[in-house]
Amino acid sequence: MSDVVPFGARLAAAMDEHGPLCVGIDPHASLLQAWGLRDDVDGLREFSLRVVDALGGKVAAFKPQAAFFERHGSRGLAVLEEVIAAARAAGSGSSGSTGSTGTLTIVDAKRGDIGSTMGAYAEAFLAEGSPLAGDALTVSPYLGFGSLAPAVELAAATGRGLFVLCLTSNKEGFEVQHARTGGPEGALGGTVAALMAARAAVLNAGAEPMGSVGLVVGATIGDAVAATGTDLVAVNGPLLAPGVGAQGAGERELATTFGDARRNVLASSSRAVLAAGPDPDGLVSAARTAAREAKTALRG
Ligand SMILES: O=c1ccn([C@@H]2O[C@H](COP(=O)(O)O)[C@@H](O)[C@H]2O)c(=O)[nH]1
Repeated sequence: MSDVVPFGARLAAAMDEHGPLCVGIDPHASLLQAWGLRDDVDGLREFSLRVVDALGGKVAAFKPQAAFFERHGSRGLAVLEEVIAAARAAGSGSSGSTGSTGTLTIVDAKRGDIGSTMGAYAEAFLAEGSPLAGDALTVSPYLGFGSLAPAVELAAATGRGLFVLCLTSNKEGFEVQHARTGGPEGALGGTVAALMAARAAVLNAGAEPMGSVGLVVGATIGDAVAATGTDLVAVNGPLLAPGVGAQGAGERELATTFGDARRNVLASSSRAVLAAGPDPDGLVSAARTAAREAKTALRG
């Protein structure tokens, strides 16, 4: 697939065009209710497609949260497939393709398992032609970074991307992510987060404008990058930064958390943008404000 434009390059172009903001599609029951919809599959579909209709072609990426689709069973998963297809077709898009056009989709499913099972997850979320395959997938490296190999290989082959959990936005993450490693790096005293970043850096080495193996680094984590000795600049890949809006992070946190890696950061906000719906103009206005603030903080 030599004509495939890698995810990292497509995301960099989308961030330059629309600003470094990803809008999360998290159809919480409370949001469905606030939008006057029922908490069922029809409400889920209506909600999610309205978000794509309103914001497709206007933001750098969508991040549908798989859990909110899975909670509606197999029909909910069918809606997730529909949302991914709608995003691919939405707006004019700037991002070239794997064949994909429209607005980039990061499927937030946080998959991770032993390698043989990881291969099946990779087929589901990263294979060309799979209805659940967006442009990128969030993955968990906590069965060992090497267990992600099937996903790393298939993502590279299909021009898709990965976001590996590194320093998550929740306060409980530190007990794992700040811990010292037990392998050879442990002898050097490295933290788990720093090791995950170093592994991603190897995979992204030499890529321009950036590689396709990104990290999840929450915008809420304060000084954790320095505290864990995590080298985000060396990663040379996209940094997905959830925590903006509902979890309390804003311009100040975005500006101070990522140091010299700021330019590779894709800020992510779900509830704070979605709460401005169902009026499409409200959604557009909220997303534009969030994108402007993210751009000022990260690129100003
Ligand atoms: O470290 C992480 C990783 C993922 N998330 C996900 O992002 C959104 C955040 O939603 P908000 O409404 O903007 O708080 C959600 O889907 C999380 O599962 C995260 O928050 N932190």
